[in-house]
Amino acid sequence: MLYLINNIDVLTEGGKDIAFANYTPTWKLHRKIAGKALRQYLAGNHLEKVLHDSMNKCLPLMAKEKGAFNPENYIDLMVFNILNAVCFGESVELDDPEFVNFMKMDKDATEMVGKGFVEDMFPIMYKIWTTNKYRTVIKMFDEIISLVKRKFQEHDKTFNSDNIRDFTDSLILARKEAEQEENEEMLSQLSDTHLRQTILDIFSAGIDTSRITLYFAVRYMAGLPEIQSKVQEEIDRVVGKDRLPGIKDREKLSYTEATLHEAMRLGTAAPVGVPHSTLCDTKVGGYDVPKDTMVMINHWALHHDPNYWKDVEKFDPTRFLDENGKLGMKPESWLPFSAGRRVCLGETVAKPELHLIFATIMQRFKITLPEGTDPELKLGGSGGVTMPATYEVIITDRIKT
Ligand code: HEM
Repeated sequence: MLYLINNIDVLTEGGKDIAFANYTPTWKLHRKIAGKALRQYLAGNHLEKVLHDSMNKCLPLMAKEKGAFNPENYIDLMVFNILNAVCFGESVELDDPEFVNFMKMDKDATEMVGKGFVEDMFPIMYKIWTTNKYRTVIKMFDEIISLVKRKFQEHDKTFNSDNIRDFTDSLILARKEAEQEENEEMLSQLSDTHLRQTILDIFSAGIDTSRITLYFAVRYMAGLPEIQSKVQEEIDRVVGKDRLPGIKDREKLSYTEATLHEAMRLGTAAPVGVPHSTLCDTKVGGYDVPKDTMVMINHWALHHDPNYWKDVEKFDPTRFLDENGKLGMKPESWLPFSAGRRVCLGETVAKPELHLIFATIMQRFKITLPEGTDPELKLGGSGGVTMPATYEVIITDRIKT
């Protein structure tokens, strides 16, 4: 259904991705293969290595900032390099044109798509005249698809089953296995287009949500010095200052994790998730919803419902902790990754990734707001995403190198 919206149809090359695809046997196959490829790739300490490489590149650059600055670029680079390494085994510099260009297109497209197109309300326009805005987005989508296509082809040419370098190789391996089994039906659903769409899903879904979550977390910490100090006390006690936090530290960093959970609650990066469509006539909350209706989960409302959260607007990490200060049961109304069959496929990557990036930033820098800035976070963003309004911070290096 969704890929009938024209711009999504272009981005997904006719609904061949996972996130926007209909619930069909093909979607099930892609989700299964992508999940397996991610698990294969994450086995061992791959993710920690990729994270540490990215942070080691970015933190010294950030440490050079004197005075007030917008941390977006650095956060973008941290997240981009992690997903770039997971998907393509590559890492770039802050001024790399591929990084700069991708982030610009990604942000512009997210904003434009979020605000919607006149063409979607008057579909006849697609046939007779399209707006400049629509043509700009389509051009960006073409460029993003070409980038992934090029990387996929390079991987396919140099593939070696004894050396699986990244997620892209894992997907190519899945196709080779189907070839060996002579499973024609499966192979028809594993075309180059399908595989590059799966890669694009992981790459772009991972970058956008993670970067926005971190914009929120850093901004909240800058405005909440007491909570920031508690996070730093915990990190200093558990990890110290001589090494970067690792995956194994996570279970001992309960307050840090709870702080991130609270940032994800108040600053829900994907406020209405991904639109879906009902497969049959159904009833939700007493309302009749006919088959083929577009439905969305309002994650923002779940996270801001005063019936479920005490002092709903207060930033309070302790709501996620038990009486021993350990991470307690996940509250029912906390659903940033959604739930059910379409639950975020990247949750197992995102949780340790966000935790380690956040813990590493907190370990390294004391973050404050420039004098005169209102500590209260103001919202920005539009349409499909929420984010803090553009802000500046001042950092003090807690670890002199
Ligand atoms: C802060 C981090 C993240 C948040 C808050 C988040 C949230 C979400 C949400 C709300 C959905 C829609 C679920 C639904 O349709 O009901 C989703 C889907 C998805 N996410 Fe994430 N995500 C995050 C990170 C990631 C990462 C790092 C990856 C990739 C490694 C990823 C890959 C995907 C994919 C492929 C889907 C589509 C799943 C499907 O339709 O079957 N996400 N995510």
